[in-house]
Amino acid sequence: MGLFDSLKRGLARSREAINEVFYFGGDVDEDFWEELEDTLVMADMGAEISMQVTDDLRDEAARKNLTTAHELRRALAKRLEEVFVAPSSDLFLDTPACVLFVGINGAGKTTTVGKIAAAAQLAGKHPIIGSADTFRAAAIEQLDVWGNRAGVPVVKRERGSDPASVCYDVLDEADRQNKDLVLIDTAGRLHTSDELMRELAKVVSVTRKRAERMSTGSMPVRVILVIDAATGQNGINQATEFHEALGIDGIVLTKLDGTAKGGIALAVAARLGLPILRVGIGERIEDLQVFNAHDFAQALVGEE
Ligand SMILES: Nc1nc2c(ncn2[C@@H]2O[C@H](COP(=O)(O)OP(=O)(O)OP(=O)(O)O)[C@@H](O)[C@H]2O)c(=O)[nH]1
Repeated sequence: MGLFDSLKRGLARSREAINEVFYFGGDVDEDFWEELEDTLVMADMGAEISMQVTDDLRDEAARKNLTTAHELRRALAKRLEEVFVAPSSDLFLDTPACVLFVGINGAGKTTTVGKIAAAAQLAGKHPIIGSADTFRAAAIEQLDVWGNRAGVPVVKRERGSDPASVCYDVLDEADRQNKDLVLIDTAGRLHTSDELMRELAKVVSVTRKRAERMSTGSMPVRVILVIDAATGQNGINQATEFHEALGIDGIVLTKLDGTAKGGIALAVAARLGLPILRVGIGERIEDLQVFNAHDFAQALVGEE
């Protein structure tokens, strides 16, 4: 199944709700605009962006005399597409790079690291994985299995080790083995836990210091936030707190194949101006796709 079909399946619930708004008879009246705004809120876009998009569309409809469902639907898809920020480059292929994956428990970090390592290997990069989730033994095992399968080395320490030292070690190893893409899994933590967020800030800063002095020169470090699309509006709080504590470079949105309404992608992009780099559409190693704002907006708004 291609990305567009997967997205369409994942976003079916929100699309059906949006579709209903467009089955209006007669004129585009006040009820139509109210219903549209409510439906966008229900799709997890949040009040702010839902209101802004509805107002903009309303202005555009008046200006350009858009009256049919077809015209309005097209304008809505275009407006939603505009909410997304394009990344300056593909942060997982623009090497050399060291990428740290952060997020709350169970968001899909370990799975995403495995998927990205496999894809990078196939794309001719030279990835290496650092398992700095020293809290969860299953995460270390899972990365080992996926690393083995993809032929990507995994640097790990026993459960309970200092995560910052694993980051240091994986960069040493990357230096020795001439690896150009260092992918680091970190332990899940709640954005509301000050102590765990401080620990993560230390992990990031140790990584940055070591990455500055690779034998081939300085290696850029990027911090990627992994968000479960089903977290709904809480995803905005997560993204805001992680961004403030660490400075996030981009988002991976997982589990878009599940029961997610999808609007959280727009809400986070609009609030923080961060690019969405990949979407997770399943549990298998190949179930990760490059995010495409146009396809996403089309899949959300649907066809007639
Ligand atoms: N359906 C679906 N499941 C996913 C996706 N990504 C991850 N998962 C599943 O989500 C669960 C949690 O994923 P992990 O990768 O272990 O999450 P984590 O963020 O590393 O978890 P912690 O280390 O506890 O913080 C696993 O059962 C994954 O298979 C996705 O895109 N779609």
